[in-house]
Amino acid sequence: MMPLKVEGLQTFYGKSHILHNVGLTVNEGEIVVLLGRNGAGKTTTLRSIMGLTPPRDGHVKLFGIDATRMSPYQVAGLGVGYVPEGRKIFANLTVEDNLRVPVARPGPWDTKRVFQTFPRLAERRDNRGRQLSGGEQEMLSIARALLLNPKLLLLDEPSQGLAPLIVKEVFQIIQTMRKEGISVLLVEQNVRVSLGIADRAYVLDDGAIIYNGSAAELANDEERVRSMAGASAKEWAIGDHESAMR
Ligand SMILES: Nc1ncnc2c1ncn2[C@@H]1O[C@H](COP(=O)(O)OP(=O)(O)OP(=O)(O)O)[C@@H](O)[C@H]1O
Repeated sequence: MMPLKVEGLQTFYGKSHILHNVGLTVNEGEIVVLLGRNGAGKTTTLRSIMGLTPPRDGHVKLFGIDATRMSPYQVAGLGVGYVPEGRKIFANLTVEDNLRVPVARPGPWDTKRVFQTFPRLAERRDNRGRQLSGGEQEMLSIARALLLNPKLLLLDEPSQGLAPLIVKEVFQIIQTMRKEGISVLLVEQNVRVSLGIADRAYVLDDGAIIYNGSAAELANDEERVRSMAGASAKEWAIGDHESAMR
């Protein structure tokens, strides 16, 4: 069953029409990256899928089930993990207590496994959220989503504000998750690194999909990436972190 199929999304914030006929799919075992400059509508797409900002029109199908009108809680219950932008961990709770928050679903991911996968978090289990580095916060946010034992994971800009070496570490974890059969929809502005791990890519511009194809093809077409990024090509951080991935 296809983890995610989105068709004809029209999403609004009040009167502002943000998403225009957005469609995308994630097949089983795939990492799909959704690229686009600031304000293109990437976060809104994830929010529409999660039921946080339901679309006015269009359909969201998760594992063959129509989830368009489901609440975020129901969507999570279908096996969809969501790691929001800015991580949203609890600053005053310890690492261990942050990991007590989710409704755990049965599966291979439990606290023990999480601490094995993220040894930094194990070392800092008694530290409060606000005492963690950006990278540790991102790992905590991913760890929390993994405790749900998701079959599909939506990640919103996991590399944001992280040093290149930490980005590398986080992206390696994403690749490990894929090997375990978790499908991933990854929102990123870090073009080079995300295309390096993705199977397929979509590019959003002004709320509409302007590229849909192979990630490798896009990675080899820097001119195309620049033309889609327009004047803000710098925001796409082409070449950034390249050395980190070697
Ligand atoms: N709560 C809101 N109310 C009104 N407009 C909003 C709201 N949230 C976002 N927007 C607008 O919707 C558009 C898309 O925003 P969105 O956050 O989805 O973009 P994005 O591609 O994720 O960008 P970024 O990389 O900056 O997070 C932007 O023009 C933004 O200003």
